[in-house]
Amino acid sequence: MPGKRTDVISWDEFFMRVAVAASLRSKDPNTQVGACIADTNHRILSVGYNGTPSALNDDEFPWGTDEDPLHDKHNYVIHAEANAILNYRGSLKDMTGATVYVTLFPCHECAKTLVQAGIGEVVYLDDKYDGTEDNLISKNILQRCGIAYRQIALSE
Ligand SMILES: O=c1ccn([C@H]2C[C@H](O)[C@@H](COP(=O)(O)O)O2)c(=O)[nH]1
Ligand SMILES: [Zn+2]
Repeated sequence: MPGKRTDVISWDEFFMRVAVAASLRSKDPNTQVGACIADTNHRILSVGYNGTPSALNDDEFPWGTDEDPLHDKHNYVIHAEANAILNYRGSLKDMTGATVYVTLFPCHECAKTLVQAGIGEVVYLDDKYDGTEDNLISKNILQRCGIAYRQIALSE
């Protein structure tokens, strides 16, 4: 009788690949972000990516940054982590202690939202804004709230 396959991907890699797949839906030309929330039983609770509110037509949307806040994408886009929480259809109490897998280290607004949603751990791929003011605030929030964060890399 043949033995079982053992060279399977880890749960971390599986959930991060789901987050990466979600990021491929993003219309942002500069930064595509995906998030996948998984509970302690390895069940996916929700998935999200950065995009405009669904009632805003993202084909007509100005996807650049602009001095004029009215034309700056940052003021219109819902972040991947926020969308993952908003897309969740279960009870928030079941999100307590869950892990968010996110392709980019969360901004400080997302850090606050994740804490308030009861997320217990942040696993991220990229930290391209490492050291910026927003990034330092985000890490400060997570540390002070006792939310562990760690970076992983995906195998080729
Ligand atoms: O926590 C985060 C931080 C950022 N995003 C999204 C928001 C924007 O669509 C891009 C960032 O664009 P830049 O051109 O790199 O400033 O990433 C997110 O989803 N979650
Ligand atoms: Zn954010």
